[in-house]
Amino acid sequence: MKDILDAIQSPDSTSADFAALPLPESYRAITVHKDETEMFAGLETRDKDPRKSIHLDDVALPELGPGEALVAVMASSVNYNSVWTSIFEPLSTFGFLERYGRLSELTKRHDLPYHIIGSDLAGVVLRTGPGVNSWKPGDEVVAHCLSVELESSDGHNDTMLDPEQRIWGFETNFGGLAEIALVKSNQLMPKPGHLSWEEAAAPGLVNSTAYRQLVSRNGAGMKQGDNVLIWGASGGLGSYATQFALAGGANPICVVSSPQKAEICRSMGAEAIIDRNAEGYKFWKDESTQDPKEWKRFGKRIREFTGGEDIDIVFEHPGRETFGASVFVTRKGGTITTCASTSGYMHEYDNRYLWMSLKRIIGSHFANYREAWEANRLIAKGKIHPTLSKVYSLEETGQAAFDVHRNLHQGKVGVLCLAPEEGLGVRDEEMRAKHIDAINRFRNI
Ligand SMILES: C/C=C/C(=O)SCCNC(=O)CCNC(=O)[C@H](O)C(C)(C)COP(=O)(O)OP(=O)(O)OC[C@H]1O[C@@H](n2cnc3c(N)ncnc32)[C@H](O)[C@@H]1OP(=O)(O)O
Ligand SMILES: NC(=O)C1=CN([C@@H]2O[C@H](COP(=O)(O)OP(=O)(O)OC[C@H]3O[C@@H](n4cnc5c(N)ncnc54)[C@H](OP(=O)(O)O)[C@@H]3O)[C@@H](O)[C@H]2O)C=CC1
Repeated sequence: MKDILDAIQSPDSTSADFAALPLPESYRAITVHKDETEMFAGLETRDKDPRKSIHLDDVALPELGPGEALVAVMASSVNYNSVWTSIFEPLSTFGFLERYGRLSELTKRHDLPYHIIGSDLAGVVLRTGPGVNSWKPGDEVVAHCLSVELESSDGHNDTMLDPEQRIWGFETNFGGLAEIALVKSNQLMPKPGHLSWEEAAAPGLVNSTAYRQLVSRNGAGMKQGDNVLIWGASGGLGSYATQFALAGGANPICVVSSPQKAEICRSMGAEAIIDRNAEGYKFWKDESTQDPKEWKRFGKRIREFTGGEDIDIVFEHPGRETFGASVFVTRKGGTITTCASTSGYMHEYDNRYLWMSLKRIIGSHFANYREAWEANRLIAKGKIHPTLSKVYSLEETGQAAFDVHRNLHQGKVGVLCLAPEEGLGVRDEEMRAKHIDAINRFRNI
């Protein structure tokens, strides 16, 4: 591994040098174990501790197949899907690996007693499999997390609709929280040159998801002037949704849970900010009864910010806790777009407000190939910036996932894999200098 790192850090290394490097038989990777999926049985979700289920193991290097690439991972990031994996909710991800393993001789590799997790990476291509022409050893890349087989016409217009659509590092093995990762080569995209490894690894999953959910015509198709209600506006998804709203001329109404998070949103340029904690919204009277008076109080607060207008688009992901309020505060003809249910997936809302006011609910999930590429392009052009707050070592990944599970973090949490320290990998200092304040906005808060 040392030779690989030396080659990455030497400005003189050529593609031929990388191609000639011997690959190790094993590497260090963050895993969960199949024989531990019941370890949290009987505990409340909140009490399931990723630090107990997440391991750092030596694992065997997988065989490289056609259309694939092995990438030396310099940095990765923690996504909430790794939290779900580590607490084995809503189900164990080993079921996904077993199902994928049944697909073909080649996919059998994924069905292992350990799951190497992680759905983001920034690093350097080490090897490409047969049929890969666009990428070569030595290329500096990031990877998006859409894995598709593309054998069915169902996915040919929109790759997210492929019946064999999977999230790499969640529904496949050999993910990015590791020293080496296995990806399909069409997951690869150029690493933005003005960012360090850990900064480049931060946006991928959440930026692409927010792009489809909010901007793309497959999602809400946001336009200039739209009032966009953004839950968790300084979190992983929300910190990108807020940037998209501001960059696209919309009017974000940011919901957060502390003055510190409100300040982050303000520093991004948002003006309408609701601290849900300080204002004490209680959308549920008890476990099974919502309180429409609280929906109304919330809606009135939004109207104070908008001069009486209601919401064009709700950017939803908290789910059960907020969904009733989200449907209520949406304007006639408006859109609720949802990609998750962090607080519970059995939603309840008053359907009269949906049908009588001709509102729409749109389900959205990650992003298709093109959307992921466009989202990365916006990062590379300095239109949207990483929201990296804290960076952990690979050994500390359990703690990083714990922070995200307990909502102790801001924006995105990074993980150094092969990179020995932060700040390496920047190739375009001039562009970096132009955007340095925005790049550092979330750091160390
Ligand atoms: C990018 C980052 C993203 C995120 O972070 S997202 C957040 C994390 N992700 C999650 O929390 C999602 C985790 N996944 C799941 O919970 C499950 O993955 C799903 C609920 C999405 C799906 O459940 P499943 O059991 O895997 O699949 P089924 O489609 O329900 O299949 C079960 C059986 O039901 C049959 N079936 C499906 N649709 C129909 C239908 N319309 N009519 C009749 N049967 C149907 C199937 O065929 C199959 O059957 P047979 O078991 O015999 O093979
Ligand atoms: N389908 C897809 O493609 C994707 C789905 N996801 C899913 O989306 C969800 C959020 O992911 P991500 O943004 O990365 O996570 P983060 O934890 O980084 O951010 C979520 C934010 O939501 C807010 N929040 C959490 N719980 C509640 C609640 N009960 N009510 C109101 N607000 C709440 C918090 O902000 P605050 O406390 O400041 O209000 C929190 O910071 C996860 O469930 C994840 O699995 C993520 C990416 C892609």
